Amino acid sequence: MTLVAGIDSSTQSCKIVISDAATGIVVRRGRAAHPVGTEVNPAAWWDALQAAIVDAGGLGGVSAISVAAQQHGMVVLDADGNVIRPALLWNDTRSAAAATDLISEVGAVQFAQRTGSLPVASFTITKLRWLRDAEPENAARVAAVALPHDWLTWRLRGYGPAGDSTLTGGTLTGSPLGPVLTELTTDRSDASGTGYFSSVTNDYDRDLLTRALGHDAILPRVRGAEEPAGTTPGGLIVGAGAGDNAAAALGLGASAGDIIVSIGTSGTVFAVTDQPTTDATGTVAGFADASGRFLPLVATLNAARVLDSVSDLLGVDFDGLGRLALDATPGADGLVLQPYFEGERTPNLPDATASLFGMTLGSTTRPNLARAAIEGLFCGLANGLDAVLALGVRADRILLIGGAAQNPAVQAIAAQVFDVPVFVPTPGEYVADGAAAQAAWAHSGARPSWSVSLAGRPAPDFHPVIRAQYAAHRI
Ligand SMILES: Nc1ncnc2c1ncn2[C@@H]1O[C@H](COP(=O)(O)OP(=O)(O)O)[C@@H](O)[C@H]1O
Ligand SMILES: O=C(CO)[C@@H](O)[C@H](O)COP(=O)(O)O
Repeated sequence: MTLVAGIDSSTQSCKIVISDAATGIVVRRGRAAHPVGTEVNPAAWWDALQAAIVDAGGLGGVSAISVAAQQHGMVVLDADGNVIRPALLWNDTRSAAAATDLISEVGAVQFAQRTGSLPVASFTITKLRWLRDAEPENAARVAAVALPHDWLTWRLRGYGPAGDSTLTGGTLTGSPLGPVLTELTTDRSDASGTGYFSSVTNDYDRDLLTRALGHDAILPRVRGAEEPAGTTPGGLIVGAGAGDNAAAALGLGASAGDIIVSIGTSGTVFAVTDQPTTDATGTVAGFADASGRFLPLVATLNAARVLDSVSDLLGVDFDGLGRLALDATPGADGLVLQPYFEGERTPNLPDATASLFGMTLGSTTRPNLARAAIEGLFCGLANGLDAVLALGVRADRILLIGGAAQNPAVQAIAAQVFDVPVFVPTPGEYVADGAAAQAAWAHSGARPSWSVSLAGRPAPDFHPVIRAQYAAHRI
């Protein structure tokens, strides 16, 4: 049996699946936690990756590996391959003013035409502008800019700062290859989240990079979906890797009519399309997918962690939160949670805070609060779906994935908020599965066609009142 490994280096953790390349069936899996916070030293991702490999029982028998990861994170390297400062993650909003500055300098329509998207604080380009203005000494040292998956892929291939003995430590063998910055690689899907790449021309926009950072820098070479990035020093094929949402689409085998809704740290709604999209309002990002096509996507900052927060507040676990939510009726008696706990990305309100509306003596109950949390996070994503559909994308069904998707109340309420049939794939790590599919693709040269089974379909139960009352309180 040929085994391939897929990695999801996501916001909260690193997950690895080791799968049969012929069928995609997972034979071993592992995970390790990431530090909390929106600013993280990339070394912590490397350590978690090693720990996840150990947790999965090692890479014995594996022929190829590929890394998918959280998008947009700014990893800046000096000429010796050292990480200059901790990475700013996609959910760090300190570069919101830089986003506004860049858009006013370039023009919204021009920006969208050149890159497919309008940058918000999540995008790498805005973090580089923030670095130029807030930490000019650090900006001046930047020799290369990478994304989380680019940097991990480079490390897996044996590259890293001169003299770093952890390069190939733990589960990976071979000689360190040193700080060869020109060996950094990426793929279209992750490059398209930088804000200085066009998924239509498949080229970097160096004028935008230079405008943001203040000077040019080495950028990772863009590999095709099936193209290996190289090998580990021990000889494992390393796939191109991908942004996490594009990898999920690959793992699910998404096709026309499929809309993926993911409830992880981020909430995302996206589709795979044959044609690129351009949205000069900035709501829908015109990303690339991981198969040579396109990935129109809307992301929110407040998703599964809204449920973490509200279940802590109510003193219940996730099952308890779900039971409470299902005890309340759709619309939660008018209680509306606008869940902007961490600011918000869509709509672009980086400084917003969460608000509860419709509190009366009757509506302010534990069940209504539990339900309002779930309804609120889905209403933001339903607005996102409307924006995706307005670009001409078809929605035949929603595939609900991400850490919170296994919660029965989350599933049931999804079918009450979205007027599109909701399906829940069998519990799995679809981002890591997509990375494993990429590893299999790089290994054999043919895109694998692995089947994905569905665990359930909550009964269609659309309740327009939920979105109507959320819209009434929209700021
Ligand atoms: N049964 C559940 N109900 C609600 N939320 C859950 C449940 N299980 C896990 N989660 C939440 O899902 C999140 C992790 O999801 P995941 O997709 O792995 O996130 P990420 O990819 O951003 O690291 C955590 O915030 C966790 O608390
Ligand atoms: O910013 C985006 C997409 O544009 C996020 O989807 C990140 O890619 C993080 O994903 P999770 O770790 O929450 O799954």
